[in-house]
Amino acid sequence: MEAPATFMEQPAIFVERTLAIIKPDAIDQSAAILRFIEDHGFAILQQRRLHMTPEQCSDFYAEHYGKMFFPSLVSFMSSGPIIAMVLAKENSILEWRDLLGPTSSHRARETHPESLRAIYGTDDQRNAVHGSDSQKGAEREIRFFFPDGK
Ligand SMILES: Nc1ncnc2c1ncn2[C@@H]1O[C@H](COP(=O)(O)OP(=O)(O)OP(=O)(O)O)[C@@H](O)[C@H]1O
Repeated sequence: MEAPATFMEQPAIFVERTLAIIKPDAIDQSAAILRFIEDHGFAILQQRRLHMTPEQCSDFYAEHYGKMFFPSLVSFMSSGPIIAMVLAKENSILEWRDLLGPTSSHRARETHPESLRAIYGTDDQRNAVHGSDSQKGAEREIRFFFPDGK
């Protein structure tokens, strides 16, 4: 008879945090998006509704500074309230990015019709939702919106 698995042989489960945003174009759909998040097994650890200034949007999207779409991205993201959330789940960064779909909402409707951007997005920019793209990015973005851990 095989010896029972020891603690060391159990697969490790790492609950990972990611930063999600419901963008201004989808704020009226936030109840449905929050339900979608919970239905997919994410815990919402922190949540904040805010209206970002253009300066805050420029900081948040600093990596895109200089790109053609940067001014209109800043203007869009500061055009109305957003909801920023810290989500937690095993493998949450990749899984949440998967549920968002491709950046372009048009492309999302072609290739990932069940994704959030396919359902709630409009075009290449007004794409309803955001998700961190790496662990480092998630740490930075969580600190950006929840500097005191609150
Ligand atoms: N070609 C484009 N034209 C207009 N807006 C764009 C374009 N590419 C990206 N954007 C806008 O800039 C945001 C950031 O772009 P990025 O390339 O980081 O895409 P993403 O990682 O899919 O999106 P996000 O960072 O918002 O989760 C996009 O979500 C979109 O709102």
